Amino acid sequence: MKKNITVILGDGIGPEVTQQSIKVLNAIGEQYGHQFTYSYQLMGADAIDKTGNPLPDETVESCLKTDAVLFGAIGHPKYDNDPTAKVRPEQGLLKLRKSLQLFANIRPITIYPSLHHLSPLKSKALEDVDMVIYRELTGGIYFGKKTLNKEGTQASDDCVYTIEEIERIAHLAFKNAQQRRKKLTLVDKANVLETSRLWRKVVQQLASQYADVAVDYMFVDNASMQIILNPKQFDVILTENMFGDIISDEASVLSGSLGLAPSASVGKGTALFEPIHGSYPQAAGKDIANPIGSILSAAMMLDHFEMYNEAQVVRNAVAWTLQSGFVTKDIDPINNYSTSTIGDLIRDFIENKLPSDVNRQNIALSKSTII
Ligand SMILES: NC(=O)c1ccc[n+]([C@@H]2O[C@H](COP(=O)([O-])OP(=O)(O)OC[C@H]3O[C@@H](n4cnc5c(N)ncnc54)[C@H](O)[C@@H]3O)[C@@H](O)[C@H]2O)c1
Ligand SMILES: CC(C)[C@H](C(=O)O)[C@@H](O)C(=O)O
Ligand SMILES: [Mg+2]
Repeated sequence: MKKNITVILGDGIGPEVTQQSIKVLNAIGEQYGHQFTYSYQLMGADAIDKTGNPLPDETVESCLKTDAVLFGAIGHPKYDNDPTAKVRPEQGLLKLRKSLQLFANIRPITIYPSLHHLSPLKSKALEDVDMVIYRELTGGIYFGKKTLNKEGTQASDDCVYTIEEIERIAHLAFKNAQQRRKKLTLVDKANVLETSRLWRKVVQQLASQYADVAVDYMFVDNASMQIILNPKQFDVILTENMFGDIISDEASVLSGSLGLAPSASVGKGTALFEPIHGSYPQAAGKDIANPIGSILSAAMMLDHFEMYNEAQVVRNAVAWTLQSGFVTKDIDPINNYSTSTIGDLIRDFIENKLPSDVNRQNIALSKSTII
């Protein structure tokens, strides 16, 4: 199969983690006879520096005509620390999600037994944890009207949802629940917010079409606690944009690190695949960031191409590195390997180039300092 992929490296650690995914995709192409070609495009602070625009038109045009988008991360401290900046890297990502009508962001949380010790939870609480968060991505408070009065003393962000916006992601989440453990939890704040009451009403109405799925409803404050207290109760979590952003970073640490968590954004236009983490500027250019979130996002892209076996091979390769102790410093602060070494090992595993006796002594430890 031939696939053309728009690659947006972005800012901070975006380029270095995405380059590992490209190594992995090329290895898959080589082994399984696929041809992946890449169109590199700009977004974020990098795009502002080069063009003045966080999302140049060429980037959107490329995304619209390619088979998928692989994205690293955007964001830069010079904007994070300047609340008055009118042009910001994040505007590029939000506009791209809107332009591609990517209304559903799917964030699976996978637990690896070899990393139990890194989780803030006891090993027992992690057994059987396997959840996926369906985060609405093109509505809610992110996209409502924003105001700041002339004096700069009062600001507002409107949170707006329509029935149609809720229904279309809810259908995807229900369908996925049918393929999984048949449980869907709507996370909202229906005791306070009108938009959340609309979410509840719509989901209650849809539930009868999915009679085999058990539905429950949880307020977001309680859900934040339950994710830590008893995460195995969750199967599919459905939630609005901002709640999904927050609880998915929280849930990611159950697996051991935010750097492990992938995502797929799907909707009406070209699907986009990105790790859930940001540009982690403190690590930029140091070859220490965890590339697994990006590599597992590439595996989700392979699933999207219906290359299911190939996606599984990537997941097996990732699991092998984690079990073997080939991990970055977010996982092991003492004995750790560089971003690019992890990418090389996963590529070599896929290409069957690793000697069977490969062990930690054969591979150089990362020389970078702990930050
Ligand atoms: N999708 C995106 O592009 C995206 C997502 C979140 C944040 N951001 C942007 O990123 C910038 C930094 O934001 P932040 O510091 O709040 O979030 P962040 O996700 O970049 O980093 C938070 C912390 O998570 C850990 N971390 C993140 N990615 C990691 C990785 N691959 N390997 C190891 N550890 C990792 C680090 O400890 C880091 O300090 C901001 O400009 C923000 O707007 C972008
Ligand atoms: C950078 C920011 C706009 C983005 C979001 O809030 O959606 C990020 O946190 C994410 O999770 O992808
Ligand atoms: Mg986020």
